[in-house]
Amino acid sequence: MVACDCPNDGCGGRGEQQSLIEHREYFEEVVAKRQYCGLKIKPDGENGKELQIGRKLHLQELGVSADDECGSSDGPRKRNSIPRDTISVIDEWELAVTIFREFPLPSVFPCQGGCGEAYYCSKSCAEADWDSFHSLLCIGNGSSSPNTEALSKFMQHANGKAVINYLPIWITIPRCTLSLSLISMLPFSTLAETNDIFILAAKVISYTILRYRKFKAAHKRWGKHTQGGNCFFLCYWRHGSRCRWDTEKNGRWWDCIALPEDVDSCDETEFRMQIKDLAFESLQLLKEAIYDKECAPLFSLDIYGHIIGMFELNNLDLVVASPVEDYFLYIDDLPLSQKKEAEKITKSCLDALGEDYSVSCEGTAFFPLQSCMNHSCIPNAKAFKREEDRDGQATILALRPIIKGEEITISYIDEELPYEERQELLADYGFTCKCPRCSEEQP
Ligand SMILES: C[S@@+](CC[C@H](N)C(=O)[O-])C[C@H]1O[C@@H](n2cnc3c(N)ncnc32)[C@H](O)[C@@H]1O
Repeated sequence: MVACDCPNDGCGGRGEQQSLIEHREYFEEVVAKRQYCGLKIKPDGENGKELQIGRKLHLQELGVSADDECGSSDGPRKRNSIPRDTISVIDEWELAVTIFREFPLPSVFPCQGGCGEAYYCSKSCAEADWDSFHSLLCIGNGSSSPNTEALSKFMQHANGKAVINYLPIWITIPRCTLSLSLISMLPFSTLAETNDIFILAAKVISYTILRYRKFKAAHKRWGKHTQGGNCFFLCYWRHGSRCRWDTEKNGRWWDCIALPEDVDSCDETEFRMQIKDLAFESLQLLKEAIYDKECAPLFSLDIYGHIIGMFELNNLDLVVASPVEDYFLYIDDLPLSQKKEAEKITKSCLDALGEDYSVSCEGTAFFPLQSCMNHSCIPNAKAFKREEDRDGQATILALRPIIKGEEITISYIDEELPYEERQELLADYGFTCKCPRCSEEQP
């Protein structure tokens, strides 16, 4: 048993007398301290599963379900308090470590800047991310951002409230799903979601600035003279980016975003103005945080709108099965005697979690290839994230033989729907489908 070092009165060093909520301010320190009311966290992240289960229970105690955390639009639900016996079970969790050891877990590596926000599966992933963009977007002490306070405000704004209309277009496989998403946000909405599309845009900007700086430093080392300032940056930007916003007329976020169902078409102009204002607010905060005068064109509202617009139209929804569910399924599959032994420890945690134990994690991702595929209602391919695909990877699988020169298409929507419904959904992507099936079914 590991002694608890949290200073709560009455804890008695074991956490048995207190609800988890009284410990919540110490929750974030779990990783740093590696010990929490008897739950020993291994430095190499061996106990990641306990951490995730603990986190779910902790969120429940705060009245936030894992559903809300992951992007459902049902709104926060207040749950029953965690039963006292569950708290003491967690206290005894060390007993269960052998079971966890049999269950392969990825290690957890925190960001080197100390923000406590970003965690990675390996040291090399953490370093690659740091070099690519996180060093400029980290709010920790090691950040390269000249103004981490403004950066925090930018993040808060991006994590603020809005609506995300995920079209119900899952391409389902047993453990993971991928589909094209259309993300839209309403500043005046009542549903609680986030504007985290701004964080994706900030990553693009940070990535470009950092690449430009490295490129410039390398040129200096090679003794080449740069043209200096914006001029050099623009040459780099045009040369280095294969972006569609150079050529597309209507790619700005506020122009291409689908009009939500609850906004009347006569309010469309006002709606688009509000979206533009929201992007402007976000950009101002980002400018305060990471502005670089040599990269000034990157901070124009026009470019910002095009970057966000690209994510709006091209991102793929990503649904990953709950690793906590995997753990409980594993327990369920154990031989009877081992299962009985394990359940003495895990059953009350499972009961306390309720349905939350199986809530999947949802996100969106931009893949340079997959995100550029056009739609067809009789697609010849599907986007998958398979068990064996590593982070950042997704796979396109052919649904039938594809002849040389034939365009590879995926479906953005549920292609089982009738013609009218399909066209209605596709209208949000700004086109009328004229695939062979639609041409045939057109009334
Ligand atoms: C994810 S992007 C697909 C890649 C896009 N062609 C590009 O170059 O970025 C989605 C956009 O492509 C266009 N698109 C996709 N499938 C289409 C189709 N079957 N017919 C017409 N336009 C389509 C629409 O403008 C849609 O908003």
